[in-house]
Amino acid sequence: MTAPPSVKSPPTGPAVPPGAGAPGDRGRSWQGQRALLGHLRPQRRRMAAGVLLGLLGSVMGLAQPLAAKRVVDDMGHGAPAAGPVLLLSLLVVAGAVLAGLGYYVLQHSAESIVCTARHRLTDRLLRLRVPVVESAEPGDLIARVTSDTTLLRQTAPQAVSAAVTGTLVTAATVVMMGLLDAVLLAVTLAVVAFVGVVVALVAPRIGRATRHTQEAVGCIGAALERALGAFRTVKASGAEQREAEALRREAERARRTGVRAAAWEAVSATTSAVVVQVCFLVVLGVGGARVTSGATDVSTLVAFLLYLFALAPRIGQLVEGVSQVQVGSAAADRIAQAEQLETEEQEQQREQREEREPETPEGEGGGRGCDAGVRSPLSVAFDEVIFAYRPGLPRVHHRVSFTVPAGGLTAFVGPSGAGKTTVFSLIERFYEQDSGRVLLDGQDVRQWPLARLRASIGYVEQDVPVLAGTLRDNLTLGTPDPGPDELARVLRLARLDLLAARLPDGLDTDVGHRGSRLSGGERQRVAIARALLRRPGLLLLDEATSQLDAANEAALRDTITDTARRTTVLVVAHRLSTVTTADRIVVMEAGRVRAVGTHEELLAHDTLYRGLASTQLLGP
Ligand SMILES: Nc1ncnc2c1ncn2[C@@H]1O[C@H](COP(=O)(O)OP(=O)(O)OP(=O)(O)O)[C@@H](O)[C@H]1O
Repeated sequence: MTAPPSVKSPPTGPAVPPGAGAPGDRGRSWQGQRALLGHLRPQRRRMAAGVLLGLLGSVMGLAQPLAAKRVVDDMGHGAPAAGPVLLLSLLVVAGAVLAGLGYYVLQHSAESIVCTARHRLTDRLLRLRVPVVESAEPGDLIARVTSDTTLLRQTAPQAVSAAVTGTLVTAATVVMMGLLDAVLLAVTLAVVAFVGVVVALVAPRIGRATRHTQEAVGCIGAALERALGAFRTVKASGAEQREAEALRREAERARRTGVRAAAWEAVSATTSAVVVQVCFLVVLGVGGARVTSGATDVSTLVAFLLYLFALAPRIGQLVEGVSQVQVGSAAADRIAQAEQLETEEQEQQREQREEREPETPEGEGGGRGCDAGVRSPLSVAFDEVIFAYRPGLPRVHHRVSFTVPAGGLTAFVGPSGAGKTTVFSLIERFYEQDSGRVLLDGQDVRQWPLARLRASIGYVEQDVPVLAGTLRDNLTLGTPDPGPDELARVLRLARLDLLAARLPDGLDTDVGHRGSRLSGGERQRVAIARALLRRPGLLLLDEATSQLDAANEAALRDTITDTARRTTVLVVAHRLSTVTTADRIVVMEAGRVRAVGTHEELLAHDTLYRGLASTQLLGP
C-alpha cells in the first residue's frame, strides 16, 4: 500500500468545501438560519415553556412600575402604602423566581439541542465514504462536532428567548408607555428607530466574522491533527517549531476574525446603550416641559421613565439576540455542510436509483447493524477493472483481470505503486471502479449489501491500525461479544496467547495511543486476530513492509498458512516466506496483471518476478 504522506501540506482553508456552486455569504446566512431552526424544532415545547416562564417573570417586572406609581400616589395623598409596598415586593420575588426557572428550562433544552446535533453528526461522520473523508481534514470535522455544536448551545435558546421575550415585552412596554403619554412615546420611538437601522447593517457582518472564526478554529483542529497524527515523525524531523508556527498562524487567524466579530457586536451593543441614554435624556427634557405646562403629571412621568428603564435592557436583549442568531446560524451552517457529505448508504441508494434496481431489503443485511457475514471461503475475481482514485488523476488499474478460487493463499507481488493495495480497496468497496466488475463469490460487489460484504471480509491494513484502549477492545472491535473459547482460539491462531499471558493485566492491558506500547509485529498480529474473530470468508492481509524479527516472522507465516486452510486469504506480500507458501502468486506491474503462477513457475518464466524475489522481497 502506498500510505498517504505522514506529513501533509499545511491546511490553508475550510476543510469541508461548501461545494460547487455554493451560495455566497448572504445565501449561507439564510441557509444557516434555516439549519438553526432545524436544530431548535425538536425542543420547541420545552423552549416554549422556558420562554413562557421568562415572559411571566417579565410580566411581573412590567407590573412593577404601576405598583411603584401606586406607592407614589398613595404617599402623595397621605394614604397608607403598606399594601402597595407588599404587592411590589411580591412582584419582585415572583418575577425573579420565574425568570430563574425559565433560564434553567432553556439551558436544559440547549443541552439537548447540542447532544442531538453531536449525536447526529458523529453518527454520520463514521458512515461517510472513504474518498469523502480523505478529501476533508479530520481536525476540521472534529471542530465541527466539538466547537460549532458548543456555539449552538451558547446561542440557540438564548437567541430564541431574547427574540420572543424581547419582542413581546418591548411591544407590551410600548403599549403601556403609549397609554401613559403618546407624545413621549413618539419621542422614544423616533430615537430607538436609529438602533434598528444600526443593527440591520451590523448583524450580517457579525455572522460573516463568526463563520470565518469557526473556519479558522477548524483549521487549528486540522493542523493539530496533522502534527499529533505524525508525532514521532514531527519530532524525529525536528519540525516542532515549524508545526507550532503553522498552528500559531491559524490561532492568529481565529483571533483576528474573533476580534472582528467582537468589534461589530460592540458597535451594536454600544449603539443601543448610547441611544437608550440619549432617549432617557430627551424624554426627561420633553417630559419635564410637559409637566411644567400641565400637559402631564409627575407620577405619569415617573412611571414613563420607569418603563423606559425597563425597556432599555429589552432593547439590549433584542440587539444581542440578533447577534446570537448570526453566531448560531454560522455554526449551524458549518454543521449542515458536514451533514451533507455523502455516506456509503446514500451512495448505494443513489446508485440503485440510477440503475433502477430494487433497494436491498433490510432483512438481507442492508441494515446498518447487520454483521452476519459469510463463513465459508469465498472466491474473488476481477474482470477488466479500470480505476482512477479521482477524476483527473492517472488510472491506477488498467483492465485488471484475475480469478482466485475459494480457499487457499494467494499472494500479490509487484513494484511499489503497482496497484496491489487498490485491489483490496475495491473488494472492500472503499472506492468504486470506473468500469469492469469485481466479483465476490461470483456476485458483483455492488450487488452485495454493504454491511454483509464487509462482515464477510477480514481486512488487515498495511500500517496496522491499533486503536487506543485495551487489547480486548482492539480484538473485539468488529465482534463485540466473542465467547472465551473463540477468543482463546483466535489468540492461539495469531500467536498472541503468550503475549496476553505476559502482559500485566492480560487482555485488559492498555495498548496506548495507536498501540504504541506494542511492537510492530504484535500490532500486526492483533489486527489479524481482530479480523479472524469475525470468521471471515475472505481475509485481505496487506503485509507490513517493515522487517520483523525471526520469531515474529515465523509466527506470522504460521498464522497465515493456518488461516488459509479455513478461508480464502489474499496477501499483498512483502516477504519471501509468504510467497513461497502461497498457492498462487499474482504479479502486478503498473496497474496491470503481468503473470499468475506458483513461486517455481514464476521463477522459471517471469523476469520481473525473478528480480523481485531476489531483491525486493524481504528475506529469508
Ligand atoms: N487514496 C489515494 N488517493 C489517490 N491516489 C492513491 C491513493 N492511494 C494510492 N494511490 C495511488 O495509486 C497507486 C497505486 O497504489 P497502491 O497503494 O495500490 O500500490 P501498491 O502496489 O500497493 O504499492 P506498495 O507496494 O508501495 O504498497 C499509487 O500510484 C498511489 O500513489
